[in-house]
Amino acid sequence: ADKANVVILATGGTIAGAGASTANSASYQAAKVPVDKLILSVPELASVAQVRGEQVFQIASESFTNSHLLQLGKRISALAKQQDVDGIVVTHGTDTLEETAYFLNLTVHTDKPIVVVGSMRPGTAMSADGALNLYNAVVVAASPDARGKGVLVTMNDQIDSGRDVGKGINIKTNAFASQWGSLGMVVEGRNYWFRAPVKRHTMNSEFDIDKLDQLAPVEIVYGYGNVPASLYEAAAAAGARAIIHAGTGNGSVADRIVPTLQSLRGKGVQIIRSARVPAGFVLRNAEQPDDKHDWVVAHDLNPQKARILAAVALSQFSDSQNLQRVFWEY
Ligand SMILES: NC(=O)C[C@H](N)C(=O)O
Repeated sequence: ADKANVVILATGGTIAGAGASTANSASYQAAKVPVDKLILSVPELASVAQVRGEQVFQIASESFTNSHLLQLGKRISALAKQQDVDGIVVTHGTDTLEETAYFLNLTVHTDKPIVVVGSMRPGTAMSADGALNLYNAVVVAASPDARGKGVLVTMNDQIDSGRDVGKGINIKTNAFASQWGSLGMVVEGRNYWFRAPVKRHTMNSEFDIDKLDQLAPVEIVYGYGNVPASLYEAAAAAGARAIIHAGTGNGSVADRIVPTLQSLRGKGVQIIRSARVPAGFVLRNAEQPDDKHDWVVAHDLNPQKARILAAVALSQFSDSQNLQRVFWEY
């Protein structure tokens, strides 16, 4: 049978990084190796798919902005509409990979596999992880059985949902995990699936990258003992339409901060309670009377993913009821 056509969109990151010596696993420059060289460095890709590359950006992922998300999403959407494209791989830095993967999951209308992948070590290091991660990404992107599962991430032999996955540790190569479990594994060129996502994504999303030209300004304020109200006020003064409260515990809010958040809500700013705790989920009307305050809870989304959803949603509507609905549905 003919091989699947897979396009690799390169954006930079450590997977395109280079260090001074093979012993440099953690000190190196990200975003150095161009996509064609990246593809040539894994000759096994040619036996999996007909692969071609495009250099979209060459940046470390901590430097991603909303306009990078929009540009990348629109390019993926255009490619996904082409008859001669069966799957798309995005090479990406790992620092904000979970944000981009969730953004694409929310906004690109296709059932073709979109796989976002990175590495923890540069290709120049001993035991570099990028080559196998990229190989696995191409395997998944070329697979008909990966269709309709939303945006996927292939790190460390796992296949994770772009919605659920997060970077939980730096330095180590097992950096990515989903609190509800991986969807499957990819081993020696084969996928093994164990579960499927139940949240709305891609084909079933009400958000559409082709109609999205701007993301609403949404900022995050980190909760901690002694946090001052001025940080929330500064976010609002800078134009935030929503503030993600990265709260302690179950998204709790210090007594002295509550009046500030109430007053910001009165001025139209959406208040979204998420948690700085890496697992679990924030319950509505627990810790704070969200109904009374007209606040929203971020469900199980971490603060950075909550920012992505709010920024997409508030570009389309502005009421808190709809905002809370999408936090349950996506
Ligand atoms: N491992 C990595 O890719 C980290 C790098 N800072 C990046 O996100 O681009």
